[in-house]
Amino acid sequence: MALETLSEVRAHDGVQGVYRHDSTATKTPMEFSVFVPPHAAGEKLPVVWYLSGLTCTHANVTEKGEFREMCAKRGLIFIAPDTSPRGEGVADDSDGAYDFGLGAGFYVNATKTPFAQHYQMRDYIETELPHVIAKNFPSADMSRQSIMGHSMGGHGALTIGLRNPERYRAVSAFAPIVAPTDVPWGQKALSGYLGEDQSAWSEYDACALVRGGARLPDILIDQGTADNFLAEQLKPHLFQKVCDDAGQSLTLRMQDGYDHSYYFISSFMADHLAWHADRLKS
Ligand SMILES: N[C@@H](CCC(=O)N[C@@H](CS)C(=O)NCC(=O)O)C(=O)O
Repeated sequence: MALETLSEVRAHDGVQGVYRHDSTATKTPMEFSVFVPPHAAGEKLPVVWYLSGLTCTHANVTEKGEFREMCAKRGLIFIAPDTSPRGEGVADDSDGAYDFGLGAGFYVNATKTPFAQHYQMRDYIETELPHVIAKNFPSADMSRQSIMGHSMGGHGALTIGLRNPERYRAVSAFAPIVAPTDVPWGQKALSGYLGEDQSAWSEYDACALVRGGARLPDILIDQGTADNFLAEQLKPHLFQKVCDDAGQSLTLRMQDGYDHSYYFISSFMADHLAWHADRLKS
């Protein structure tokens, strides 16, 4: 589980790094980025996980997410993993489409051949990478974690958070997929990775998890009204209805005129990080 440092640069008086390791979950090399803000020697800092969307690597949010100023101000470590296994021998969408296979792991443990061999992103994010962080970043306080994500990564943050409410003190999302069972992106991914039996899908569906009794103290979602994917793929009103029916606290903010891009994410990133920081205080 040795960690290779690909780059480390100074930013906002902290260190923005990119690292690679051989993953036992995905059986591939995996890259991720970590921002460690300035801190006193020996100080322990809370950890915010950011899960990215379709087509992304760690690099999209690292370069365009505008998270470092607030992380430095509030003392947050920010971790951005990749969205799928990669490399020779890793199965991809048969047509090379962007919404399945490489760059589109959907944070599930695939059970279908040939994807099951490497697409074990749930285990990677939930179990393996937290151990890698704990071992290699001595300032990380793994008793104070939170999780956020965008689009497919919003789906990842919501489902991982709902399945592990004791681990993550805050869960938020930008333009998340909330009902993968009911939208084309989700149907393609879940049938491709898990098979047609929809009973296997519900642990990867935020609406189904809340309907099934999973709860978090509260959830924050921002969604742009000019997002091209809003009507067909995202449908946050479905999650609002499920949360209302279940008594799950949800703050869903429709942001006028914002699209699906990192211009939208970066506009509300500081807000989300402040909301997380309030919940990560020791
Ligand atoms: N326009 C994209 C659709 C996928 C997309 O919008 N991906 C979002 C996440 S769901 C993203 O963050 N893309 C990378 C970026 O904007 O840097 C494509 O066709 O490749």
